[in-house]
Amino acid sequence: MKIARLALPDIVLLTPQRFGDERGFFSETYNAARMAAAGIDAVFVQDNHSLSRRRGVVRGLHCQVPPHAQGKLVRCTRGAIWDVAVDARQGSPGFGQWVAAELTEDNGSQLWIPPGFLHGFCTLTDDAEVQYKCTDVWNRDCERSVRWDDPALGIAWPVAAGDALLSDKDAAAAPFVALRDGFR
Ligand SMILES: Cc1cn([C@H]2C[C@H](O)[C@@H](COP(=O)(O)OP(=O)(O)O[C@H]3O[C@@H](C)C(=O)[C@@H](O)[C@H]3O)O2)c(=O)[nH]c1=O
Repeated sequence: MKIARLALPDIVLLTPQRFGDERGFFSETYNAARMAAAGIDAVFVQDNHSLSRRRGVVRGLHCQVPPHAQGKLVRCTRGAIWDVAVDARQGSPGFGQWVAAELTEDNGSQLWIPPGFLHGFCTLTDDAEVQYKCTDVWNRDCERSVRWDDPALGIAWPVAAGDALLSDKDAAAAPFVALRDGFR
């Protein structure tokens, strides 16, 4: 498994090995011991799967605040996405900074996003499927949405505002500053 720490070093890009043959490939997509060896000590309790019908769908930016903050291990199993994480931890040297990675069905890469970060993605292809493991269960009261295109964050999304397809919730999301007391 290849392990790369991104510009925000708590965000880790994991690329499990694929064993190819004439049938296709085999890959261990999750291995607790290898994750622990990479310094990721996470216990996952929920798996999610979403389908986005067209290129330019934006989901996010989302997080859950304590007591149900979630770490997420995200991968794209069909098509391609541009996956982004924003450090929302008060007092962190990276507070307000973002990093992104392309996750595709071909590269099999996974992004580890610890609790305390916002997460979102933009689909780069039609019919993009995303699957991710979470370290806590969904809790509506702890859910927060932050405006994907908040100028205070300056995220370089690979889609123009006019072409992005968002949920009603995400279109009405609060600016990043409203999350100020989310993670202390
Ligand atoms: C997140 C979630 C949603 N739901 C329900 C609520 C709602 O009726 C429906 C769709 O929810 P949403 O519109 O919030 O789905 P979506 O916009 O895909 O939300 C997801 O976005 C990405 C970026 C994340 O990081 C995830 O944690 C999650 O917030 O699914 C669950 O039952 N369990 C869950 O864990």
